[in-house]
Amino acid sequence: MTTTESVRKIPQVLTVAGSDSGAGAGIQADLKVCAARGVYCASVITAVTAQNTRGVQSVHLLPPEFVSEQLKSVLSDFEFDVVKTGMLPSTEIVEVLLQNLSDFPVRALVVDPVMVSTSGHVLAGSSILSIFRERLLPIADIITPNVKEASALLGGVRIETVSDMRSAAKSLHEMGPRFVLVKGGDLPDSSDSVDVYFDGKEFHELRSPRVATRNTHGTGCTLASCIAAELAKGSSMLSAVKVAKRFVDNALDYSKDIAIGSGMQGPFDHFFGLKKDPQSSRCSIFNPDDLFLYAVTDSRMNRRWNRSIVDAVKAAIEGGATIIQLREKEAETREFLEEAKACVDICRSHGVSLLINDRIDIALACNADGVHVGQSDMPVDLVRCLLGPDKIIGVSCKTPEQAHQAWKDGADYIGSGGVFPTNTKANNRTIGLDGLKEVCEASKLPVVAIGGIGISNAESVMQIDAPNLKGVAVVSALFDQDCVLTQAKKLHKTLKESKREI
Ligand SMILES: Cc1ncc(COP(=O)(O)OP(=O)(O)O)c(N)n1
Ligand SMILES: Cc1nc(C(=O)O)sc1CCOP(=O)(O)O
Ligand SMILES: [Mg+2]
Repeated sequence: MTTTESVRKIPQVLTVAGSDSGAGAGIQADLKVCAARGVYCASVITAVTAQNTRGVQSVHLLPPEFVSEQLKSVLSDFEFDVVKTGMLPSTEIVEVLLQNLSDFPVRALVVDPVMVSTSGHVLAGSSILSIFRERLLPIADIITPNVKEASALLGGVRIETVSDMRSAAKSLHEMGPRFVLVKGGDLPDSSDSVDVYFDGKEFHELRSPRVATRNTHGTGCTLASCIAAELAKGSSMLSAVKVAKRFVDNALDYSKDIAIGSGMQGPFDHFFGLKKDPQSSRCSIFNPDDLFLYAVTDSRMNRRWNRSIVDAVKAAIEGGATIIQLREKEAETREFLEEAKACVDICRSHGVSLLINDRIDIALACNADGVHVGQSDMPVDLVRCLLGPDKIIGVSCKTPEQAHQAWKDGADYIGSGGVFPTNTKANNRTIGLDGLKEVCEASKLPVVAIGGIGISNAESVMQIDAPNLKGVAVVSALFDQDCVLTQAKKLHKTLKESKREI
């Protein structure tokens, strides 16, 4: 390449794993996930398996010297942001991986300690446990065992409850990885799938409803590769894990009734986000439960209380806000952009999505997670074209007709209000709890209520009988207050209690 040529670097992942002839898991899944998430992925193959939707018929290990040749070839040429490991079937193969990683250091290492296939076939026996514990785990940035793998790594401890998963995550963390994600998909008797994330200090329980489907082959590889892809793009670990879990949930949901193969474990479609019909097949990375406590900023209020927008956002998140919208009606573009960039950093590090009110240009420029627009802002279908399928788009609706249109146009959620009178938005028509209910009933989309909501009336809002009402959006109840952190904590508690009563 000559020095005058312009270069565009794209995020790069290397997967070191086994080939799955059925292409639902292993190297094939890793390549598809990275492609779907906009990341280049190279592949070093450790073993070739003969497998299909019925199970694994045969496994052929590649000679360690040849695995090493492949590693040297790509590591000496590419600049990988992240290496992700899957099936590492022998101690010798782990040895050559460790040697190559020491010769060619990479920014991050994601270890999916694959041991047994979904169909029960042993892919890496107990002989690899000690090298995993002593040498691979200590250099991993994150490990993603399921409960069986976590148990094996911990010498056979019983893991039967979420509390056991927490203890396991803690013990695994003591072996050296920076972060641990114990996947609870195999736990019996739970309607939700719960994964436990531990960063050495705090635990996070990441929950999602189980999808009833036979097409679950490759979920572990997909999750770990998606984490690797998001890290390669610059996400914080928590944010990468949340996006990856959502990606798997959406792929399972989209593919729940596809028929590939005749066995019990079908693959799923990693490219659900690229399907042609935007209404029927768009599955964004958005989690509707994130609307639970929606904090909308206001710079006039922050000035009044003498705090920066960044400090206000941080306090709101620490108090329990589950999504943030920057609504800055007076800021100059340059100032707004700088603030937005700083808030994106804070939100990403906490795994919380950040949306921009009205300003599509600012959202694009700071790579926010999405936007919120109203009926007199840019139309949602056009916003979707500009932002693409992955970004979150919310739209304000006061009527059932507007709610119908929101879904047709490809919005992810509806903001509906003013539920009560408010001084924060001038000339805002109040629709009341009845108007809110009508909007909820008219739409398939999740709804967040807004307008005059605070600790004293949040319960009455959450108790309207509408399953798609996911939470409340507030401005003054958080930001026109002496202590944002305290108010956010109180409101979060009120919302949780009112949800329990429903
Ligand atoms: C969550 C949420 N819902 C509604 C609005 C109002 O948006 P809009 O009608 O465009 O009014 P402005 O906020 O732009 O004044 C919102 N911002 N957020
Ligand atoms: C920004 C906004 N949109 C509304 C709508 O009805 O669409 S009401 C509103 C202001 C909400 O502020 P507060 O929580 O301080 O009442
Ligand atoms: Mg607007």
